[in-house]
Amino acid sequence: MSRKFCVGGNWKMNGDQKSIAEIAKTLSSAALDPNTEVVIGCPAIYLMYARNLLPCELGLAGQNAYKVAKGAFTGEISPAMLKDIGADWVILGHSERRAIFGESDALIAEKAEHALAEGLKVIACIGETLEEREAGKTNEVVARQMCAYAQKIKDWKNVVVAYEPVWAIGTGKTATPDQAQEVHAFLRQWLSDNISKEVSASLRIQYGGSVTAANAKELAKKPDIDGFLVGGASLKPEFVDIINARQ
Ligand SMILES: O=C[C@H](O)COP(=O)(O)O
Repeated sequence: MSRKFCVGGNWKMNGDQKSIAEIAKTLSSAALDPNTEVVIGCPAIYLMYARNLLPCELGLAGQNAYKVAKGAFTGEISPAMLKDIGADWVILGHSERRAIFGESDALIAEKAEHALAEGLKVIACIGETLEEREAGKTNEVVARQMCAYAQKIKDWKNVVVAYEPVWAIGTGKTATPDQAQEVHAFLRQWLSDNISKEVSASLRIQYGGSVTAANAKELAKKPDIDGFLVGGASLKPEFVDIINARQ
């Protein structure tokens, strides 16, 4: 089954009106591979501004959303609010949310369940720390994280999984294409064993962690790498080359 390449740009807590307008101009004037789906993860406060400037064929993602539609949750935003202002995706379970904000596997899975029920598409992040990798626990950790999602997600058609080894995020230490492929292949097998062969064949698995224009093409050649979740380089013009990595 062919899976459409999907590249997310996660701006994290970066950008202002001026720089967002510049990025939007770059993306609007570039020839982007029509066979690649592109999603921009923008800080919540700039989502509507970015939506008005970005090419309409690009998806727009919140970088987090809470597990209920509304209520007394100061500082939070809901999937319904994201949809209301024109976002169609949300990134959940990013390692920064897990490590800095203490989000558990269970909370992240509840968020994913609610976001999907509200009609958002979800980039569901997973990944091991350096300590876990060095202890030989990579497969165990990503399986545990997938298991938590699987307890709440019953329909995977609006889900993309982003495998992001924490040790590769923002460090310049990309996983080698073989290292990434090994985990992606493990995840594909895990999906086949624990969800279904259909989901295993159709679910897109992105790689994230120091992806740049220089390494994207080699990573994109791997059979189980279906796109990228890009942090730092998504703020730069080289993001266009990453989007076009399969060309
Ligand atoms: O969500 C994106 C990842 O955290 C990767 O970030 P990075 O490309 O800056 O390493």
